[in-house]
Amino acid sequence: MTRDNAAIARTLNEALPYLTRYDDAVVVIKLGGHAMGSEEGMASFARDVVLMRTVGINPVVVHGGGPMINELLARLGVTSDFVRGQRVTDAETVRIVEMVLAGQVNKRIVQAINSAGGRAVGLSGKDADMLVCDQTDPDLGFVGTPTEVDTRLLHSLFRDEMIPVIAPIGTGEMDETYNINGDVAAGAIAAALKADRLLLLTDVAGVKDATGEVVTDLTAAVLRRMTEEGTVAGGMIPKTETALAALEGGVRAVVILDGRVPNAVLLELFTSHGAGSMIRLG
Ligand SMILES: Nc1ncnc2c1ncn2[C@@H]1O[C@H](COP(=O)(O)OP(=O)(O)O)[C@@H](O)[C@H]1O
Ligand SMILES: CC(=O)N[C@@H](CCC(=O)OP(=O)(O)O)C(=O)O
Repeated sequence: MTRDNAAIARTLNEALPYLTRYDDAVVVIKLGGHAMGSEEGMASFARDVVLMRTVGINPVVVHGGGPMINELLARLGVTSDFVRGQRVTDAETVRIVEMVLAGQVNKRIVQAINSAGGRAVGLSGKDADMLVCDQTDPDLGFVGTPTEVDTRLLHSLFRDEMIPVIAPIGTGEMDETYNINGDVAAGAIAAALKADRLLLLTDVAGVKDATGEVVTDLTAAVLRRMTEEGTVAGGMIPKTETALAALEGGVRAVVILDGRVPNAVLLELFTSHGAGSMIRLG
C-alpha cells in the first residue's frame, strides 16, 4: 500500500463508526446565500451531499439566496428593509423573491448536485403543499411562518434515493405567496421530519460570544441568554430562533457552521471534532 492509500484507509477507518451511525438518518442542510459564492464552493458542497446520499443518509437541502434577491431588486430599482433579519416583503417584492429563489438559485443547486452524480429534484414549499404559512407579522408584509408541513413528498423522494432541494417559498390559506426566511423554512422541515441533524451553513465559523470567540457547544438556555443580551444579532437571530424551535420540535441537534470551508458538511458529520457551533436542548 502506498503512503497515500494508507492515509485514506486511516481516514475511512476513523469515519466508519460515524457512517454507520448515520445510516438512513435524515440530515437537513440549509445553504445560505452567503455560503454559495464561488462555483468551486458550490461544486464541493454538491459532492459532499452526493457522498452523504451514497452512504445511506437522506439529505434535504433547503436554501436561501438573500444576496441574489438583493442584486435583482437593486437592478430593478426596488428597495427593501430588514427587521430582525427578515425582509419586509410587499406584493412586488414577493414576486421577485419567488423568481430568484425557486428559479435561478434552486436550479443552480440542482444542477450542481446532478453534475456531481446525484439525482436532485428542485422544489419550493408550494409543491404538494409542503409549506402552508400564516403571515408572520403584518408589518413584514408577505413573510410567512410555516404552520403545516407536509413531508409525504420528501419521503417518496427518499425511497427513490433522490435529493430534495427546496426554495423557501410557501403558500397561504387564501393562495397568497409567502417569502419564508431560509433558516425558518429549514427548521420547520427538519422538525416535521424529526431530523437527526439540522446544519445551518453560513459565512461565519459559528455563533460568537461577546469577545468574538466561536462557542463550539451551546445549550438552548445559553443561546437564549445570548440572544436576550444582544450578542446574537441581525441574520443570526433567525438562525438561533430556528435552532431552538427545531430542537423543541424533535430535531436531535443543530449545528451552525461556515459553509465556505471545503467539505464543511463532511467534517461536521464524519469527524470526532465536528465543526462550528453545536446546539442541543441541554
Ligand atoms: N453572535 C454572532 N455570531 C456570529 N455571527 C453573528 C452574530 N451576531 C450576528 N451575526 C451576523 O450574522 C451573519 C449570518 O447571517 P446571514 O448574513 O443572514 O447569513 P446567511 O445568508 O448565511 O443566512 C454573520 O455574517 C454575522 O454578521
Ligand atoms: C423573509 C426573508 O427574509 N426571506 C429571505 C429568503 C432568502 C434567505 O433566507 O436567504 P439567506 O439564507 O441567504 O439569508 C429573503 O428575502 O432574503
